[in-house]
Amino acid sequence: MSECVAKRVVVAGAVIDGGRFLAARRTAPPEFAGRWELPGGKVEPGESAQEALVRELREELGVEVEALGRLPGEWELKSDLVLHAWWAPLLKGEPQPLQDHDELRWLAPEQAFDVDWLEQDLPFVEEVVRRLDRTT
Ligand SMILES: Nc1nc2c([nH]c(=O)n2[C@H]2C[C@H](O)[C@@H](COP(=O)(O)OP(=O)(O)OP(=O)(O)O)O2)c(=O)[nH]1
Repeated sequence: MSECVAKRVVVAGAVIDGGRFLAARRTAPPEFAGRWELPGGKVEPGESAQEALVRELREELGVEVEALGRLPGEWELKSDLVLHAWWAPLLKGEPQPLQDHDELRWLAPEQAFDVDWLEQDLPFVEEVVRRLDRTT
């Protein structure tokens, strides 16, 4: 009999401002430190994905975003964790690396692959570039 385990969602945000999107360099865990990601974190029990993303980006970057829509696809991180990503226009604030990151970078579409992304983020980054290319 196969076991059915509920997966916990990690929600990551493509923070968008002025035709660019934000990349964040992780400080932990050791296997991810120094690699770049779309910032975010785990959805807590009782929280929607949108609420979790808004909370995580407020805590980690000190900004307000709108979680506008999910990007297609999902990536299984471990047996019990799955990565989703959202299109998240910046509403207020200038992102600061307050928690979990030591560097942030705004990337124009043509700079999107200048940083060393976690592999699992690449399909989402490609989708973000496609969307920015269509709108700029
Ligand atoms: N935030 C984020 N996490 C990612 C991405 N890609 C990826 O593999 N991960 C992994 C790293 C972590 O194992 C997990 C997210 O954990 P996290 O440490 O950011 O979550 P959190 O802020 O809620 O932390 P905690 O409750 O465990 O302290 O997902 C991504 O693009 N963004």
